[in-house]
Amino acid sequence: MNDGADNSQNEAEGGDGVANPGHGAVDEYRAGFVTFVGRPNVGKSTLTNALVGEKIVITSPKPQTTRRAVRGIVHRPGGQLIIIDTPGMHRPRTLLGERLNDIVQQTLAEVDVVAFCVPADEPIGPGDRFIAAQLDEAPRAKQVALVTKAEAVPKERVGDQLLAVSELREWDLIVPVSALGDIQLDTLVRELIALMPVSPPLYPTDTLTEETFEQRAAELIREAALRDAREELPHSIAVTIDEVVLLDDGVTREVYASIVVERDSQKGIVIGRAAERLKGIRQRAQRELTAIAHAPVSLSLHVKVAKEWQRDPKQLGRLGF
Ligand SMILES: Nc1nc2c(ncn2[C@@H]2O[C@H](COP(=O)(O)OP(=O)(O)OP(=O)(O)O)[C@@H](O)[C@H]2O)c(=O)[nH]1
Repeated sequence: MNDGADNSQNEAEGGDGVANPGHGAVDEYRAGFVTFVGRPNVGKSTLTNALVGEKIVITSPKPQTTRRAVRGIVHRPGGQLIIIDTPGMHRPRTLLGERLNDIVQQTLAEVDVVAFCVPADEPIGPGDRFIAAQLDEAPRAKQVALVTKAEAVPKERVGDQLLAVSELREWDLIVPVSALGDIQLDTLVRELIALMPVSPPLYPTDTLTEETFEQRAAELIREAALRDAREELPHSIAVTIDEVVLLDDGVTREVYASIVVERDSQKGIVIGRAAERLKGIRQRAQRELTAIAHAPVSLSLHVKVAKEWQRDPKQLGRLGF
């Protein structure tokens, strides 16, 4: 990947003489912003990670996992894609829900391409139509439709879904993809870059994300805590990183973090009998943190209650929303 990225830098810096005979040549360096929108759970975060090639965004089978607009960066010799991962769009029920929808609206106004995702394995419903209609809020952006999870159904069903999507509105491009089945991912990157404006690279070619270690760590801990969370608990979990200490060896980090829930009863659930549950969360998260730090990490976890934080503006602010 690095080789390709370095070439891209050179090619971009090579300027007119290298790539552009002067009439919109296809090999001009292009760079810009794309966002994946769609109902919760359609595979937006998984696709982001697959395209970037590293775990940038946490994923989970529970809807509404994504809460932040995260940038993952994909580098190719001919260009750069900056992916803004948005929370799933839905009708807001809490203040958190409203803030999440605000992030989506703001993102739509700023990107070059909006990629609307529908899964191949579920019929298009009112939720999808609601979101497709919202794309009018992004008049500047090119509009692309992706049929995700294409490996999960027979080819004919993918074809039917492509047809159904094409009837929703005008698209600049429609592509079936599968993040887990590695279907058409390279094609998608190529096509998306082709839709971007001609531009020099917007990020250094060795950068995969703008997120800090602390931000990624908090998300990975939340992912670990979500794994066996049931019922209403997933929405009630937030994570704060309280302190990161770099030890004298210059590489090992001690991370002190809190899992925040809304009620005392939830605290008990997260900790589990004889603290077994919390121990499992800590071990899983510590493995993930070690992977992104490329160095040893020792994680300490605390569970705290912040009463009804999803509805309390002050608490939301404190938790970074
Ligand atoms: N079969 C199949 N499942 C997938 C694919 N991509 C994602 N999934 C699964 O779909 C579920 C949701 O994936 P996410 O990537 O978290 O979905 P999302 O759209 O980002 O969800 P929110 O964060 O809730 O908006 C997870 O269980 C994934 O493993 C795919 O290509 N094929």
